[in-house]
Amino acid sequence: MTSIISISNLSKTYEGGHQALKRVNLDINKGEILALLGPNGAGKTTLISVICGLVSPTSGTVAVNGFDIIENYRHAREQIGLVPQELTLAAFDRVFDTLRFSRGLFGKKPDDAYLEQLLKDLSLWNKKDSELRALSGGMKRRVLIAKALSHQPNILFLDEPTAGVDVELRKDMWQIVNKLRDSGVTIILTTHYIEEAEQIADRVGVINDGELLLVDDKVNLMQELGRKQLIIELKEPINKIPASMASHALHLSDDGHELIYTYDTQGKSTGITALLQDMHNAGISMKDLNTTQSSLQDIFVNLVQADR
Ligand SMILES: Nc1ncnc2c1ncn2[C@@H]1O[C@H](COP(=O)(O)OP(=O)(O)OP(=O)(O)O)[C@@H](O)[C@H]1O
Repeated sequence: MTSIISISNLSKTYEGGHQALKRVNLDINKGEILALLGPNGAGKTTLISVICGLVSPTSGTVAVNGFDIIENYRHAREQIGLVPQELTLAAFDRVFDTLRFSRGLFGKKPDDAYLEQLLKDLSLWNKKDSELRALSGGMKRRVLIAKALSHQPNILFLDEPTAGVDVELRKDMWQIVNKLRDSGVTIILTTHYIEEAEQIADRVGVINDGELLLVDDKVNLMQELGRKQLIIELKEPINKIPASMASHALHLSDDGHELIYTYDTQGKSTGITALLQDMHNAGISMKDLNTTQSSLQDIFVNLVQADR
């Protein structure tokens, strides 16, 4: 894997003393979709802002495609497109002009054909002459994406792209992201919608209180940290788990109808055979069996809670 962004020992303490990033080390791979997950105030926007040169780091280094973000700011920055969290657009500007202007800011030659295709891909072509104030929130968000891509960057940051966006637009957004990835763009997004990280990301990084707790392949993460549950539906409800079954990691549902057994997917043996045998010996009969795999949501909550 070739890394396109290298972050080492990055720390940021804001004026006033709040430490928003604590020695973050991270290599972002070329062409991947990386989702950064973390609760409010975890430091996600700060991390993105430092990489994009909007916030200066207190210590540590970041290189973008080999260019140091401070010593080689201009080269580093031109690799990057940033879609900010807030809808920041000038009300009276028109869509196409906004893109031309943005492209020009990066010193790129005019290329109306590219911008036309971009607007078509984002279903905005019929709005090219509209004033930005006349667009819906969802359209404005698309314009922000178009603006971020106007100078043909290799890397796209999306800071909570789907916050407050309806289901349809969210689907479109992920389609756009996938298409961009297919064209070779590296994508880093922050999201509170864990199920989306689960669907779209190749790797997931978890940030909490300024620390990058882990970053891993989504599939690995779910396998290694994921737990499975076996839900045993009982023929007859029971009041409590018999003492002879106390050694199993069991939980009895409130209504006494279900025994829930949690086991590690990576363990040598699941312990299910022994459990079923002990159940049989205790005279408990089952009606049905179901398994559930923990979601990224459960993994995330466990990680963040363990860090507190
Ligand atoms: N300009 C600033 N001055 C002082 N403190 C700041 C500043 N910007 C952010 N912070 C603080 O740094 C911490 C991290 O904020 P940041 O915006 O990076 O979090 P986040 O993970 O993006 O959160 P959210 O999910 O709510 O957007 C927070 O405690 C925030 O209050």
